[in-house]
Amino acid sequence: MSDENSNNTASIATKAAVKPVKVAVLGGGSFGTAVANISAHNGHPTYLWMRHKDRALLCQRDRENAHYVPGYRFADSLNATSDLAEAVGDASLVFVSVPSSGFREVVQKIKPFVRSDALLVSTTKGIEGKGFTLMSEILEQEMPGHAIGVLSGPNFAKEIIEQQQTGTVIASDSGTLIRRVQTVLSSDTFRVYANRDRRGVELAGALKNIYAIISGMATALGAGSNTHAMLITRSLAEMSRLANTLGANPMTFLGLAGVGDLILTCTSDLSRNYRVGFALGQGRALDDIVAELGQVAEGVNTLQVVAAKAQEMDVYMPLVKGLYAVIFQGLPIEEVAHKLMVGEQNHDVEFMGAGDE
Ligand SMILES: NC(=O)c1ccc[n+]([C@@H]2O[C@H](COP(=O)([O-])OP(=O)(O)OC[C@H]3O[C@@H](n4cnc5c(N)ncnc54)[C@H](O)[C@@H]3O)[C@@H](O)[C@H]2O)c1
Ligand SMILES: O=P(O)(O)OC[C@H](O)CO
Repeated sequence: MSDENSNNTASIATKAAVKPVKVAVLGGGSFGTAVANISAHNGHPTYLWMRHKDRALLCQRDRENAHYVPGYRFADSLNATSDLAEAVGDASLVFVSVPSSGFREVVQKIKPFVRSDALLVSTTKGIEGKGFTLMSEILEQEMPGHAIGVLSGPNFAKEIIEQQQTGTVIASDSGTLIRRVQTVLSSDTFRVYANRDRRGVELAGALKNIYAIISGMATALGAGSNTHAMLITRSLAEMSRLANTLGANPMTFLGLAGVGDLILTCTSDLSRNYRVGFALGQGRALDDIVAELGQVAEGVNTLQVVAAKAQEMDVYMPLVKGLYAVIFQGLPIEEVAHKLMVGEQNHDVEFMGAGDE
């Protein structure tokens, strides 16, 4: 629940018993600011790196990120900077929170400054098209030898900053990284659950954006509750089918990073991907919608990357195929929706087997 006075940051528990560690967060957008603010509230000296010097100076002076999350005061331990060396030098934990389009470029830039034992965490929910590369794989490729993790879950930046009670998932092979992230980020309004299936958690966060677009579109077209429930459930089936083919554990999709984030983004117009879908459903042009949004909606790029992968690997993804046909091949939404309804009737829960064969 939100604090009565959303500017009052005092209610987040300060972890007096925990030794402060230097934390860097790269990306001064909505989510980077939210993550950095939690860490700083918990008493960790936290450096929020943003690429534009003038904006970093303004944020540092005004103690808020007025462009992305106006009205919320920075915790005392939060420093905004455009100096990469200042941000990541000596940091023992580094979060990368830039959109997937700039992820590799930013990681390449920090290489000379990062401590050899720094723990690296991606919070980005996208996929690099070339080679179908996940953000954690970019970290592995560019910075071999570091422990790597993925933070993902039903987490609107705005609600985190408002101190709405929130749960997230940290996924990694490294128990040290998991414990460090739990220590640095957990508070009485932010719970951090552990998962060892990094690939599943990361794929869940990226894939759900596609289905949020579909859900927004369905809302604009007047879909009822039955339709929404079917869409969300079949989206879960489709995303876990692809992820399972790619080596993830389908059980991960029953957790916060899977069904949790899918429900969140498919049912709320706080989701930018949902809003893109809604506007498409109203008949507006994609370029205009994206330009007006002014923030990243990863689902549009992820749709193209996933549609190509599904075709290459022959994975049955009718919703992805249908949305791709609407957005990139100009097919009328009604025609695609009709085809989906009269198409092959698949198993309800396919990991159980059909049970009738
Ligand atoms: N906003 C949320 O609620 C939320 C929650 C969880 C995860 N995410 C994910 O976090 C990532 C970032 O999202 P956001 O909401 O913070 O985006 P945003 O649009 O609010 O901000 C993006 C920030 O990244 C910066 N940026 C973009 N390209 C860059 C580059 N090449 N180099 C350096 N900086 C660059 C922009 O200047 C901006 O400060 C996305 O993958 C998103 O899916 C967002
Ligand atoms: O606004 P969206 O659609 O990018 O969603 C933000 C987060 O991923 C929600 O968990």
